[in-house]
Amino acid sequence: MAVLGPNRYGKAETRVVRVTRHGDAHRIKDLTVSTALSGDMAEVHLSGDNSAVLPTDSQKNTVFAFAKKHGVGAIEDFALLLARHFVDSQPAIHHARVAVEEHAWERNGAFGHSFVRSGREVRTCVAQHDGTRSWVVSGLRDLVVLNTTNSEFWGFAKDEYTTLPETRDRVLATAVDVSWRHADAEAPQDWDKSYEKARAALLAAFADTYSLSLQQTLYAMGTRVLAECPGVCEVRLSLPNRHHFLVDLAPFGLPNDGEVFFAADRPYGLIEGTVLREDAPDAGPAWE
Ligand SMILES: O=c1[nH]c(=O)c2[nH]c(=O)[nH]c2[nH]1
Repeated sequence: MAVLGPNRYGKAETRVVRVTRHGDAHRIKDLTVSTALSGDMAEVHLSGDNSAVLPTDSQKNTVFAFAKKHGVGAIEDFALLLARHFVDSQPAIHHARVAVEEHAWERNGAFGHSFVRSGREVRTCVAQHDGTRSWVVSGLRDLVVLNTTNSEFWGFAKDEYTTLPETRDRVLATAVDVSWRHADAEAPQDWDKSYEKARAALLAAFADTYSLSLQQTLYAMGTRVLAECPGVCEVRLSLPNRHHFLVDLAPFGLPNDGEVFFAADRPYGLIEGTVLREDAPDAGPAWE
């Protein structure tokens, strides 16, 4: 006998660009929005009765309509608005998960209407609502950082397959992928300010930690976010070790005193970890 297990459905990766026109000074918000709804969905799976199913096409349309009607401020506010709307307006929907990614643009010169896609990281959030409670996880990915010194890696375990030389000075580089959980997602808050604080904390910790391993740097980064952002209770980091290997220039009669590196793209070490407050409230579905 088979039974239906957990399920959800929605529209993935709706690309929406919202232009706000204040005279000649325009603003743009460029988002990728993914919705996932769950609730009384047994019948559609078991008998094909679609009466409880709000089409994914309607979900996509709602994203566009809400961008027009409500504008787009902080992505967390937009995601919460959508999540609450789906649960509050559809009797069969008991849980909504809305994930938003924000692609940054900067002004192109002094023109109010011209923009250049920024090299900045992608800002992310996932908001969830179940009719009573809400959960918000914010984050970013592809924040690429590099230290040219103050990084060592030695004293590691060795076996018959270990060839890695110990180093007292190396390049440390990574593309930060991080999410942080807000302890209280119900209270209205300045998500933009909290984002900038968390980002600044991550960058500061990466720069000023004298690193004996990327693991140690990861912990320092997570700890710094908790110290700087009182509303954040848990930080999850995924840090690819973007290895920079010193090139042997001896065959060409050239010294290489930490000046020329081969930036390898794969394979790469992947260091992942969570840093959380001792008294962090239960995460519920926040990470799902
Ligand atoms: O910071 C590091 N952590 C590791 O676990 C590791 N492993 C490795 O080969 N190089 C590194 N560097």
